[in-house]
Amino acid sequence: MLNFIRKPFGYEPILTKEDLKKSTKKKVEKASDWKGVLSRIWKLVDEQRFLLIIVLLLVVVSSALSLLGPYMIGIIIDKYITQSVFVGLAKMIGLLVIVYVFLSISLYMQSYWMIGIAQQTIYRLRTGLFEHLQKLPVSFFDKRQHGELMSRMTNDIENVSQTLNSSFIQVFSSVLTLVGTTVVMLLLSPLLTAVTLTIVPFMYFAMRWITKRTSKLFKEQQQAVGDLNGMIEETISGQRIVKAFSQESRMLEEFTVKSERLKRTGFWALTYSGFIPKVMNLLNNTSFALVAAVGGVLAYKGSVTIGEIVIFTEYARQFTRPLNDLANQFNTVLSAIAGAERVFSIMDEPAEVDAANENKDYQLKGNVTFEHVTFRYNKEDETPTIQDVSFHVEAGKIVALVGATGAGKTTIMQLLARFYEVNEGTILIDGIPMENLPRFTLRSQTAFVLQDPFLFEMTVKENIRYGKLNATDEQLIDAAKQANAHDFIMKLPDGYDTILSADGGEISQGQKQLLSIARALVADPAILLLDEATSSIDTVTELKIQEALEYLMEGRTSFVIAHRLNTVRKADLVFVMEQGKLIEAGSQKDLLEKQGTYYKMLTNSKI
Ligand SMILES: Nc1ncnc2c1ncn2[C@@H]1O[C@H](COP(=O)(O)OP(=O)(O)OP(=O)(O)O)[C@@H](O)[C@H]1O
Repeated sequence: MLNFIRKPFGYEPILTKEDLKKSTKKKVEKASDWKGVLSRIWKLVDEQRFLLIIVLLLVVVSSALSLLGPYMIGIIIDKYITQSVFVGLAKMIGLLVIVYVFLSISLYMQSYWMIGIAQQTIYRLRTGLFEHLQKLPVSFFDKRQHGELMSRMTNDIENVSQTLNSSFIQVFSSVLTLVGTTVVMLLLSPLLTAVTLTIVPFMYFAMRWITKRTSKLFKEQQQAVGDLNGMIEETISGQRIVKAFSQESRMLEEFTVKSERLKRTGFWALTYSGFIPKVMNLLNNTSFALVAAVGGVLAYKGSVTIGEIVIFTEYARQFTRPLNDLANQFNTVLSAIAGAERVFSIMDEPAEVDAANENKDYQLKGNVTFEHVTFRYNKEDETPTIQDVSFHVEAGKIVALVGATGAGKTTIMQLLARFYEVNEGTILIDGIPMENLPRFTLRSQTAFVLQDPFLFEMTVKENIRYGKLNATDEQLIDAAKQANAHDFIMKLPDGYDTILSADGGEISQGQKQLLSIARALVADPAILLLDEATSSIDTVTELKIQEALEYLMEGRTSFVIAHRLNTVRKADLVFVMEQGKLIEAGSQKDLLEKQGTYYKMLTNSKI
């Protein structure tokens, strides 16, 4: 029997003494500048500050009314029931009903307005964060994990929202109720107050005993959920690999172990946390009994009235609730403030700003010049990724970038789109230094066609339109035709209106490329940045892609990271990159005659 209690359903208790020792050192996540965070939230509350002050006044009113109720009951007992004054009794009961009706209205209104204020504030915070994220430079995203940013956007904001929705009022009203109840109790009877307060230390130790265990267990449970979710996600997205390597049964075994862990942690976490209301109830009833017993003796001696005992028992009941609420809300509020601080820290990251606005409507011709450009991804890097690169490309020319992996080809393209700022030297477009061109002007006339194009979870049509939002349907279809994408699009279940999944899983790699070529065609860029696909695509699609690309490159300055000899042959210029340096540049013919690195790459079949 004892064993069953210790290990119900065979579940070993999962907390050892060592675990518990560790958990006592648990730190609550705290903001480093909570005053600053609160003042920024206050600013976000904006024009609803007046309403917030009304809500706070309503909290004061409802706390006062909830103190008044039991007090009136005491008076009803002492002055009217025990002395049989029926008219007065009826009046007092009527008054009591009015007090409770007002209390309900006040509670309802404060929560209604507070939810409105909270939602509006969170809306501003969420939109502000998203707007700022759009303005941050690519280097910001390089340094951070996407999961971490997603968590700022969702979990942290949700925490702040929860706190504003309910915890804020609860904490304020709990403090008021605690102070109010203690003061009124002390005025009525210091001795009975002392009796009521005897349960506080017991409550404190009981809560500590339970929360020490539950916080550790809930953390374990969260980890187990995360672990399990991670595995589910991995097995679903890597489902083909799982099947191809016949790993189904091993995956199932692994899953069962993780699922078992979740079952055990879930059991103990809920069991311990389920103790809280029961223990509270027990202590409450004990205090109730103590007040009744001591109060009874005092009443017998005539030093308190029956009404006062009733007031005390009611207050004793009211006393534990805010204490309990405060204990529960404390960590939630602290972690929400810490979450808000993390959100604000992202909003404080410097955004991309355009110094110049004079060339806003400038139409790019496509002449590109690099003058002694040096660039490091990180300032502290000893060797620059791009070292003293200089070249000039006339508008409309095709440049093939070749070189070993990591030589800096993609970096050149990223600098051309001004995803990063050069450290030394200048990049000029049509003779205009890049920093004198607004980013929008440059990027809206530059298009990227990547190896693994990114598609959005929208229709085929909207995915193509991404290149130019005001393009008409005819323009989209024309572009798709020129990109050799029209035929396969028409075979999709809803043609141009077929909704693609975020990773474009329902269409092939080659088809994705065709769509991204169509997208670039719609944008009609002056400069084209192209990363030729290395993955093998069937010959028919490959030919279609080649044809579409040739059409796309016509009349545009094109930089192509070339993986095929055919592409290099068609280029006007070949740039050979090695460890961040441009070591050879010229026409394919010139470079072959020179018999340098390019010639060696070709003879060693490196292209
Ligand atoms: N975001 C980044 N942050 C820091 N270093 C980077 C970043 N992107 C690339 N690098 C580094 O810069 C160097 C050049 O990379 P780049 O992608 O330009 O090479 P590449 O010639 O295009 O190579 P590949 O042919 O493999 O794509 C590499 O050493 C790479 O590790």
